[in-house]
Amino acid sequence: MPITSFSLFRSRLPAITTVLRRHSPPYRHLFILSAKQTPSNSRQNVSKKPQPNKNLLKAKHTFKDYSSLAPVLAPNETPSLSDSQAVGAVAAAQANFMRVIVQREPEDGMKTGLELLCVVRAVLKKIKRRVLVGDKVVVGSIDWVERRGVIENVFQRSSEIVDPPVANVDRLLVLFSMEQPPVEPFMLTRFLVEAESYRIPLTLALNKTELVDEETLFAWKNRLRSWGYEPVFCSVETKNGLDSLAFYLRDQTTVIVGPSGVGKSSLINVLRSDHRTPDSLEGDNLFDPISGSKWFEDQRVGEVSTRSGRGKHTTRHVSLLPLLGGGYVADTPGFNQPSLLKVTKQSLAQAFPEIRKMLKDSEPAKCSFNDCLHLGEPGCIVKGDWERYPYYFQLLDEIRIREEFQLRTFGTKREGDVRYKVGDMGVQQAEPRLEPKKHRRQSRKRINQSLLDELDELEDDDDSLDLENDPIVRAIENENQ
Ligand SMILES: Nc1nc2c(ncn2[C@@H]2O[C@H](COP(=O)(O)OP(=O)(O)OP(=O)(O)O)[C@@H](O)[C@H]2O)c(=O)[nH]1
Ligand SMILES: [Zn+2]
Repeated sequence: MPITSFSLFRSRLPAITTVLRRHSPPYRHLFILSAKQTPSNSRQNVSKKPQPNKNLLKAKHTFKDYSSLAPVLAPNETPSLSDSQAVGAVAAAQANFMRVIVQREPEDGMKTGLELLCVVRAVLKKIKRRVLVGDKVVVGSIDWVERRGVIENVFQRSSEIVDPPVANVDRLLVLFSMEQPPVEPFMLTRFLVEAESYRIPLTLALNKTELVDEETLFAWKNRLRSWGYEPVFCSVETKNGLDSLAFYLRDQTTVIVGPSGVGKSSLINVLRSDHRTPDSLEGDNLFDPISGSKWFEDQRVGEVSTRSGRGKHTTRHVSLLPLLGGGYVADTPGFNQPSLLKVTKQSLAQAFPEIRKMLKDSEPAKCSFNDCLHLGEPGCIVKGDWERYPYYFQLLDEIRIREEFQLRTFGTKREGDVRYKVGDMGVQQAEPRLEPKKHRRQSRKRINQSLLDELDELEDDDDSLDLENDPIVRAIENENQ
């Protein structure tokens, strides 16, 4: 059996990964992706000019039409419900079960969020309508005693974030700490850019203020103002500033993002327990869990997250935790690298308030070029006298490289008439591509899964691989969920 260039490549993967990890952390897995996804033509493709992928676009289209077969409910629609039906919000997803909270208004007027353990109706799965945490759903066949039900339909989403996957998010709270760890301007910029890209209201908060002096706070306040943000300073330790945060979060679904160790879990715990202003006591929402449920309990604090289990990827569950004053808050594991996968070269500028302002204030109202990337060409109104301009450049470059990569691997990938399969004893075998078209649109998911499997194998070889924090791997996992 001749060794193909691909299997040769595969056999060198661990070494290549090590090299890549050393030299360019954010892109090392793109390389594996490339090896995995273009076994037959990776060599030829490299030199070809990128072309938009018609098949991929078509697949996307088919998928859309297909999913519209589902009876979609408008966000504020009030479907007529039977006694065994209710509208609720998906608060957590675990294996095949979803925990849905339905609001009941008993006689005394107090709202109670009742937890139901639900499965998703088969037809929704069949038509690939994904139910996400945060989705507003119709639950049917409810057994009010056993607290079971079936998710029968999903309402249209007002928003959807991908990392972590949550629907109907009203606000993103970007949390950093002043010290332990200190604010890193570029990392903060990445988080802000990712958050801005969803076009969801955004609050920036800085925790652990008691660890620094007034001057430092003042300096950061001015600095962040020049970036276009009005930060909330707070300390979970001293409870300073928690009132204003509680105010922002009330009656909304908020996702808290930020690097590891800044105090996201601590903040959530304190907001959900002993921090109650007289105001928020009044409209308390009661929560009536299924006995034995644990998912909504206090978040673990100060624990470094590790991937548990071998071979299988543990899903990082995201849960919407009910707040006393109404609303939900979601904790996210401390990812230090937002993936920025949904940010494009063209949309990046809009994620910088500084650029938005320059474009708004300018006469005429835009650059002399359409699609200007604001690289300081003559006629571009975005001038370089602002602090984060170098970050803009750096991120633009990163996104450009990623986009070019994506075009090469997905974009120019021609569907050959053979595919490669790793058979017995790891030997590659070619076989005719016989799949009917309608199944092919899932191929990316399958590829992603095999990528994940491969990463698992790799991880066995190389314990130091930090997959949990890898933005690309995470994004792929989210897409696969
Ligand atoms: N000094 C000080 N320490 C704090 C404050 N808030 C949280 N901490 C501590 O910071 C550490 C990390 O807190 P966590 O709440 O686990 O941080 P996290 O952001 O959830 O971290 P990950 O779960 O890794 O994403 C813990 O030891 C907390 O006790 C604060 O206001 N001041
Ligand atoms: Zn410009």
